[in-house]
Amino acid sequence: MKKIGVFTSGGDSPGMNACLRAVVRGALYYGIEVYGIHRGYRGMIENDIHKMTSRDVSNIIQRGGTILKTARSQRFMTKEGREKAYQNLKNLEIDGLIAIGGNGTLTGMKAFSEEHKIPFVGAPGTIDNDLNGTDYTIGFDTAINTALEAIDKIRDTADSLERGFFIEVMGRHCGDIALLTGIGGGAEIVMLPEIVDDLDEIVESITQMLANKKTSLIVVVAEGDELGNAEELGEKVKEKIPKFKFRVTNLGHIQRGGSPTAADRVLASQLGLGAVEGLLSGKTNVMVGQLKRKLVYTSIDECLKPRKIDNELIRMLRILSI
Ligand SMILES: Nc1ncnc2c1ncn2[C@@H]1O[C@H](COP(=O)(O)OP(=O)(O)OP(=O)(O)O)[C@@H](O)[C@H]1O
Ligand SMILES: O=P(O)(O)OC[C@H]1O[C@](O)(CO)[C@@H](O)[C@@H]1O
Repeated sequence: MKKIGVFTSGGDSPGMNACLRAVVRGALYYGIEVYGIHRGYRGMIENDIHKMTSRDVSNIIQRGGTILKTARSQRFMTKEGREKAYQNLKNLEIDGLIAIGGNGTLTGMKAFSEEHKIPFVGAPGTIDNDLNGTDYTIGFDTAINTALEAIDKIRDTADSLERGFFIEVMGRHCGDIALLTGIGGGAEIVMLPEIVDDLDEIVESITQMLANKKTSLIVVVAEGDELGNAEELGEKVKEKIPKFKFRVTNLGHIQRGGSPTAADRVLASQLGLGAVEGLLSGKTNVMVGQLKRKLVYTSIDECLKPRKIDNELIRMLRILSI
C-alpha cells in the first residue's frame, strides 16, 4: 500500500480532528502518502481530494468539527455516484481508505466495497454511540458532557421555580446520550427509542413523585423516542397533570460542537493510529474500536447490528430517582 485516502462523513463529532491527525501522522510515519477527501462522499465524487502533510494537521487536536468538512451525500447512495467516486480514487492511485463517521458512513463503505475492491477501515466518529465493536464512539464523551452542563443549568430553574422539564437530546435510534446524561444529571425519567414507553405509566410515575414531595423534575427524552419528541411528550403530560408547570428544552446541535474532552482526544488518537496499522496489516471491511480498553477490529456487518441498551443502567436510574 502506497497511498491512502481519509475522510470524515455524516454528522461532525468532537474528536474527528484528533482522529484525522492520528491517521495522517500515523500513515506518514510508515512512509505512506495520505490524501484528505473533503466533505466525505461528496468530495470523493467531486474529486475534492488533496495530499496532506504533517503540518496540515498541526494545532487541530483540540478543535471541534472537522477541518476536512463533512457532508451527507445522496449521490453516493446511487451506483453511479459510487462508480464516479471509485474512478477518482483510481486516477490518484489511492489503494486504501479510512472512513471516519457513523453507521451511515460505514453502510456506505460496505456498499462501496461490494462493488469496488478497495481495502478500508472505519473509525467510529459519531456522537450517537450507536455502533457495536467499540464501548464508545469518538465524540460521545464530549457530547454527554456538553448536554450534562446544560441539564445542570436547567435544573437550577427547575428547582427554584418548582417546575418539570422535558429535555430533548440527540439520538434518532440510540438512547445512549439520553441514558448517560439522564444518570449524570439526576433525571427522574429517561425516554429512549429502545424502550417502549407507556404514556399512562409515565404520567402515573410523575404523579407519584409529586405526591412524594418532589418539587421539580427532569425528563430526558431521546429525539427518536417512539412516543414522540420532547415537545409532543411535554404537551401530552401537561394536559394530564395541569396543576404542575412543565417546560420543554431541546438541546439541539450544541451537543455536536466544541473542544473534545481528554477521553475523546485519547480515544480518537488511538483509533486513528489503529485504523492505519490495521489497514497496513491487511485488514479490510472492519471498524477499529476499543472494548474494555483493548483495541479491536470488528467486521462492518457486526458493527452495524442494532446496539443493545444497557438495562442495568436503566434499572439503576429508576432506583435512584425515587
Ligand atoms: N445505504 C447506503 N448506501 C450508500 N451510501 C450510504 C448509505 N447509507 C449512508 N450512506 C452514505 O453515508 C453518508 C453518511 O451517513 P449518515 O448521514 O447517516 O451519517 P452517519 O455516518 O451515520 O453519521 P451520524 O451518526 O453523525 O449521523 C450518507 O450521507 C450517504 O452518503
Ligand atoms: O445535523 P443534522 O443533519 O440535523 O443531524 C442530526 C442527527 O445527527 C446526529 O446528531 C448524529 O450526528 C443524530 O443524533 C441526529 O439525529
